[in-house]
Amino acid sequence: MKLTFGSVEENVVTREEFPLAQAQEVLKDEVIAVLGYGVQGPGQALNLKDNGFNVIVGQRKDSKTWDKAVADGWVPGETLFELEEACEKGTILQFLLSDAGQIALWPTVKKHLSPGKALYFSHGFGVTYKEKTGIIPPADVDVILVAPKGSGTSLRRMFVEGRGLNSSFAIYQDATGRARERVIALGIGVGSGYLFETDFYKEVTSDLTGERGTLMGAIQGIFAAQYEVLRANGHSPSEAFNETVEELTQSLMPLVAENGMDWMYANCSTTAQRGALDWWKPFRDATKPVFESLYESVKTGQEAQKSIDSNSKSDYRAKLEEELKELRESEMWQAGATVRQLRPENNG
Ligand SMILES: NC(=O)C1=CN([C@@H]2O[C@H](COP(=O)(O)OP(=O)(O)OC[C@H]3O[C@@H](n4cnc5c(N)ncnc54)[C@H](O)[C@@H]3O)[C@@H](O)[C@H]2O)C=CC1
Ligand SMILES: CC(=O)[C@](C)(O)C(=O)O
Ligand SMILES: [Mg+2]
Ligand SMILES: [Mg+2]
Repeated sequence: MKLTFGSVEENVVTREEFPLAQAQEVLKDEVIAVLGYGVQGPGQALNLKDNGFNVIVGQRKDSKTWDKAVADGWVPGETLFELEEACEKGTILQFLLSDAGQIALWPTVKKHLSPGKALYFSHGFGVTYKEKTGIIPPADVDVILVAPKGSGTSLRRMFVEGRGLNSSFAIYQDATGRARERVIALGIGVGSGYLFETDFYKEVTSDLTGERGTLMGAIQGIFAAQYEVLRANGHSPSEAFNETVEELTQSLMPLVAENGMDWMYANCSTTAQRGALDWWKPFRDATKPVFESLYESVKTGQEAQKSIDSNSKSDYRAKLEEELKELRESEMWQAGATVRQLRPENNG
């Protein structure tokens, strides 16, 4: 259906318009092979299975994630296979390796993309940056995308709670004339709430910007800046952490999520409102040039290149873990660990 966002009309598919029974009907003859069992793999595969679809998992044997798949109930030789075997068996190949990992597996996937199969992504990365990835799908398969707008962990949690996480969907190539019904059925199947239509390029450029920006990179940056200023002015770690992170995540962001920023403001003191209304624009103006250079770096493919280069190294996981450890061990997040212990659910 058409929904108006601000003053712009967009195409959104709802579970009411396209119920699960219809999705099951559309995909009744398909074998959905979920390739990769990292973060999105488990969420999507388990939701599909619980929604009654015919789904198998492909994963490297002798890996921790193979063991995780077994622990999650996938049965080797029945519903869990080596990657190549899953590629062969699947009629829909859900390419859920890491974006860099997809480059290495592409020749194998391509080999098994016989006419009429569908190649499914959860990110526009591989085909948008095809000069870098070499992922150029054959012309006689459907190429589709469902990108849940959140972690695979949330996708699964929200499904189990009977909710649903919103996803973007897109069609890059419709070879069979069935790409649209296939992609929507899959979107419903993996546990999406609403499905927002986009294209591969828009999905990848907005997603790379968002995660580097306000969703992850910018938010950590702005937390760190404020925390450092408070500490430099003699505030204790707990005071600095509470005024930077804890109050935001525990009290104020839930209000923003519920009813918007103005409503959160309206539920704070008029003192806070006065100051926050004055200060949001200087913060916007100070950070906008950074967002502009970020978007430029995404648009030129620099961000994609960096991520391919670093995540293709054999020790990329250990390197990432090392940097995450640095974050975890920073005073701000150490203070956070102590503050979190004080929450009723964590303190015995
Ligand atoms: N993590 C998330 O929640 C989200 C991920 N996505 C997209 O979904 C896709 C999958 O992402 P994640 O689940 O984060 O992936 P991930 O980084 O967790 O990796 C998934 C799997 O790829 C396997 N793998 C990596 N390199 C490999 C190689 N060279 N050969 C064989 N297997 C290899 C790993 O063993 C792992 O099981 C990506 O396109 C990502 O951008 C989209 C939305 C959110
Ligand atoms: C969770 C999500 O949608 C991200 C942040 O874009 C990602 O994990 O790539
Ligand atoms: Mg995303
Ligand atoms: Mg992303």
